[in-house]
Amino acid sequence: MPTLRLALAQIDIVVGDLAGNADRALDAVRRAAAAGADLVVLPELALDGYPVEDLALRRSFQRASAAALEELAVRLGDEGLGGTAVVIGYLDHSPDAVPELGKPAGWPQNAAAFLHGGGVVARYAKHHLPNYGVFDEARYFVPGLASAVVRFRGVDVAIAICEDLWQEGGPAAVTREARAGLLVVPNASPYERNKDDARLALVRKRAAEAGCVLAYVNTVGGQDELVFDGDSLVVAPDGEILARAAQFREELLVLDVDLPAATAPLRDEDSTQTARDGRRVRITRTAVPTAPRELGEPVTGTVAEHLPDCAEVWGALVVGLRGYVQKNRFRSVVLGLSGGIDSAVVAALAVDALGADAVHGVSLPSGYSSAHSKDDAAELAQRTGLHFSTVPIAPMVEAFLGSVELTGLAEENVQARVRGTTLMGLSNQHGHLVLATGNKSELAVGYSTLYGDAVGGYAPIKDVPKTLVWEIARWRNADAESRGETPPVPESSITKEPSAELRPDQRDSDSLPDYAVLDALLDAYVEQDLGSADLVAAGFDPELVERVLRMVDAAEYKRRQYPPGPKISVRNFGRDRRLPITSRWREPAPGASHEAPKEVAR
Ligand SMILES: Nc1ncnc2c1ncn2[C@@H]1O[C@H](COP(=O)(O)OP(=O)(O)OC[C@H]2O[C@@H]([n+]3cccc(C(=O)O)c3)[C@H](O)[C@@H]2O)[C@@H](O)[C@H]1O
Ligand SMILES: Nc1ncnc2c1ncn2[C@@H]1O[C@H](COP(=O)(O)OP(=O)(O)OP(=O)(O)O)[C@@H](O)[C@H]1O
Ligand SMILES: NC(=O)CC[C@H](N)C(=O)O
Repeated sequence: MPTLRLALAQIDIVVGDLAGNADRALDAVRRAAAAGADLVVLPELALDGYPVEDLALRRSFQRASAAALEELAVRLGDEGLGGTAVVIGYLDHSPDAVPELGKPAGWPQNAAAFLHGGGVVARYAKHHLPNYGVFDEARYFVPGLASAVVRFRGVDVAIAICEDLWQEGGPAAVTREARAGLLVVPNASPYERNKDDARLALVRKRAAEAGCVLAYVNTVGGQDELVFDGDSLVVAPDGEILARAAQFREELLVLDVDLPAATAPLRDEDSTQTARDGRRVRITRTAVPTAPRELGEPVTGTVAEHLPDCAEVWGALVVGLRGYVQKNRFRSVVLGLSGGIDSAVVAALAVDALGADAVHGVSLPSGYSSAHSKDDAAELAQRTGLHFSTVPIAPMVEAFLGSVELTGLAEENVQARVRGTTLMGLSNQHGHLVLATGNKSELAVGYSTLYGDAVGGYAPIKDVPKTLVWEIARWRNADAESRGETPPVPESSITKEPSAELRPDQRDSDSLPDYAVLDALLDAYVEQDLGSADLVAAGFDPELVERVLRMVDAAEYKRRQYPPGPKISVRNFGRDRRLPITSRWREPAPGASHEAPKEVAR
């Protein structure tokens, strides 16, 4: 039985940075080769970044991507790394027109290349293009029709790409038919809570379906709203985990695997599996000449321990925030510290992501700010070591109200807007990125002031419901304590009753139901998409259902103007949940007919 030394390069990539990503890939191959690896597998679109969105449709980008792949192959050869095989995701184009999809020849494809000996040995274009949730791949790519099998060191290696695995009877079934001994799968699979468990089950199922070892390589890092969690895997056909990389950090996972020797005749053939147009999938076989090598001491794969839920969420938020700040070349962030839980958690995340020296917290007390709001903000600063300053806003608010007559809510909102203007001023002056502190519950019901506390460039907890904000704050503090460190979040920020402090004695509970009830209802409406009748049937109070759904529907315009932030849920506001802003549709009251209301009261 031949043994291959595999290296799974779980790397962070930057969208559009073709030269930088090629350097990152090269660096991973150098390290893998130094560890004696035969075959290095990199993530999906590792050369281009994921998702490239409309960049995929630009001719200039397509040409640059194709050139970058060829250049990478040559550089590998020139560096004496041509003997190490490399599978890497890149943007290709279809040689043929696809009339049934109305696409001309040359349309982009999401592909992977097998590099060896200083050149491209084989190419594979993704068969199944995800087009749901955060994915729009049918807009950008045409699917492939062929399966590439490369005979390398006596083993037939097949390739599939990410969504291909999520299909029963897809490329995994072709792999079995091709009698391949190894299936390598580059991925860009974004994080969602509990998705890693689903992925493990899926990879096991496909390894069984393919009848061979499956090497699943995911990318890691933040890209706008998406967070990639890594968690790359090598699984045997009987479901045994042979190796597993860490979550939320780069890793080069190296291991030796004994694989069946290739026996199939070396000629192209048609699979019995059919592709999108009913044509058979063509299995193309290529053999790669290799020189004998000594593997030396065997390398056993490590299996990283899996993070518990809160640690996972915290890790995703940190990686998302760090990725956004660093990849957009900010060196520091600024945020308003109210002494409340939301700003405290965002500050603690920022300190974990960037270091205390890069985080600037500002207390912006108004005439209504309580003493504890100022004290708790100062205590947070002292616990985390972030830069802290105070800018009283009362004189600015007074000057504003002296010039424009505003009363009631209009007057209250001026405080939030003066704070927003102050933070944007500090951003302009010092180059900090402003962090918005709104959580998912507030975003859902529109509980924030437009151009006020909703200002900012990035919103780290916009996909975290308020009840989970408290939970992760408690987890982070307990985690610090268990390591003998200072817990970052002041206890009173966790335990105090939430208040916007825009008028005397204001409480969130004046306008919103208890957050435990609200979050349960929002989860059912937003994430599970239940209608009002189903919500009432599930036990929610009919009046509450009507009120909350009205708030959620009416706040779409606010959400569209809210900064991006990391997705952690199955359905985030933004890419996952896209609704019209201008819309007369309202969920019918339970028992009512399904007609849209004649007048829409705001
Ligand atoms: N469809 C639409 N498309 C575009 N714009 C639309 C719009 N409908 C209203 N608007 C605009 O939006 C304005 C209303 O929105 P906005 O100015 O934000 O004001 P509004 O939503 O009326 O008030 C802000 C709410 O957020 C609460 N708040 C504020 C600050 C912090 C917190 C907290 O605890 O985190 C809570 C506050 O207590 C209040 O209930 C309208 O005056 C109009 O200009
Ligand atoms: N006194 C203040 N000083 C500085 N920033 C403030 C102050 N009050 C509000 N902010 C900013 O506005 C955001 C919205 O705060 P607000 O107190 O209105 O409600 P919240 O959503 O409960 O947030 P938090 O839990 O952080 O208090 C805060 O997170 C903070 O960034
Ligand atoms: N890039 C992809 O094809 C991702 C789709 C896949 N279902 C995932 O999230 O893992």
